[in-house]
Amino acid sequence: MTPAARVAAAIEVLDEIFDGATPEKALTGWGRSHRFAGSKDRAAIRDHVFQALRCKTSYGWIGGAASGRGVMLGAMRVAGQVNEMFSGVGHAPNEVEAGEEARSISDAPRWIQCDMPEWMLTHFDAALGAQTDKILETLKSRAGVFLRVNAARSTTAEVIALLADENIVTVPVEGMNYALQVVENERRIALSRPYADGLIELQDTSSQHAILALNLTKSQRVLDLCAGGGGKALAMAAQGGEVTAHDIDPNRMVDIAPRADRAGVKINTAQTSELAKLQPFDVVFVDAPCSGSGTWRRNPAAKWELTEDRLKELTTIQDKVLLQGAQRVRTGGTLVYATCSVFDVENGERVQSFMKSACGFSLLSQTSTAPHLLGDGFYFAEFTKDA
Ligand SMILES: C[S@@+](CC[C@H](N)C(=O)[O-])C[C@H]1O[C@@H](n2cnc3c(N)ncnc32)[C@H](O)[C@@H]1O
Repeated sequence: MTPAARVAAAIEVLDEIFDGATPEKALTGWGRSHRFAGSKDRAAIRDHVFQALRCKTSYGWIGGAASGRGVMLGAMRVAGQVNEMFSGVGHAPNEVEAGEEARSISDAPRWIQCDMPEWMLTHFDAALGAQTDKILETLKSRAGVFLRVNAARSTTAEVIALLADENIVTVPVEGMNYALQVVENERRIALSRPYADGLIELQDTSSQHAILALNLTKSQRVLDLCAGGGGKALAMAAQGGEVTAHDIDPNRMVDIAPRADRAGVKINTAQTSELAKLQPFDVVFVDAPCSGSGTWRRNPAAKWELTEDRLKELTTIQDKVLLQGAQRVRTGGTLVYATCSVFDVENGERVQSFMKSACGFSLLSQTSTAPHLLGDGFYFAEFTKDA
C-alpha cells in the first residue's frame, strides 16, 4: 500500500470508531476485509488511528470536520503532507475541497486545543494546576515502551545484550534499577527470547516505582486484591513477596499462572470466598479500577468514552474496594491504594473519604506522578493499620 492509501484506510477505520466501534474491533474488521495488506501496512494504519484518537479534536478543528476524513486531513496538515496524501490518485483520499479550509488551532476553545472533553478539564486543572496544558501536551504523542527486568532471573546488562542480539535496542531508565526503555523495534518484544524466557515483562515505570517503594521483604504475605492480568502481582513476587492474587472477575487472572511460570515465581490465585481464611495479610495492594487518565496516551479512545456518570460510579467502586482491602490487613500491616489516574476525585478525595469512614489506619504517604516522557500518570497512598 502507498502511504496515501494507508491514510485512506485510517479514515475508514476512524469513521467506524466514531460510529461506536472499539479501535480493536474496527482495526481487526478492516484487516479481515483487506487481506492483501501486509503487517507493515497494518502497523502504519494502526499508528495513524491511535494518533488521530489522541488528537481527535485538534486535528478535527484543523481539518475542518470531526469525521475520519476531517481528522486525518488535520493530521496531515500538522505533518505538512496534505498535497502528497490527499491527491485523489490511485487509492489516495480525494483532493481537498471547498469547505475544508484549514482553521488555526489558536482560534479553537481550550478543550479542543488540549484534546480533552470539555468537562474533564476541570478535573485536570484541579490535579495539575498551572502545569495542566503542558502535561496534556505530552498525552498527544505515543507513550514510551518500558520493560521490567526480572531480577530473579537476570540483570539489566544481560537483558540489554540479549535484546540487542535480536536488534531490539534498550536503554536503562535513570534512577530505576530494573527499568529499561525500548528505543528501537518495540513491536518485536513480545516475540523475543528474553520475553519468552521470563527475563522481562512489559511494565510502565510508574507502576514499577510504586512496587519498588513498598520495599517488600522476603516471606511477607501480600494480597493483590485487584490483580487483573497480574502485572503488579508479578513485580511483587519478583521482589520476594508471597503473593496471593485476587480479582472480582477470576477470568481476568487466567494469564497469571503461565506468566508466573515463565518468570520463575510463585503466585497463588484466590476466589473471593477463599480470602477470609487466608487473611490477614502483611501487605494488601488495592490497584483500583479507575478512569486510567494517566495512561490515555496508550488508550486514547478511553478519554472520549468516559462520562461524568461513569467517573462518579468509579469513585463509588474505589471506596468499596479500599474498604474491602482494609479488612484483610493485619495489625501493623500495610495497605496501599493505587490508581493510574491523575484525578483528585479518584485519588486524594478517596483517601480522605476512607480516613473518615475507616478508623484504625494511619496515612503514611501519598505519591502522585503526572504523565511524563518516561512514564504514565500514577497515584499511590500507603497506610498502616494501627494497633
Ligand atoms: C486497574 S485493574 C488491575 C490491573 C492489575 N493490577 C495489573 O497490574 O495489571 C483493576 C481490576 O480490579 C478488578 N475489580 C473491580 N472491582 C473489584 C472488587 N470489588 N474486588 C476485586 N477486584 C475488583 C477489575 O476486574 C480489574 O481487573
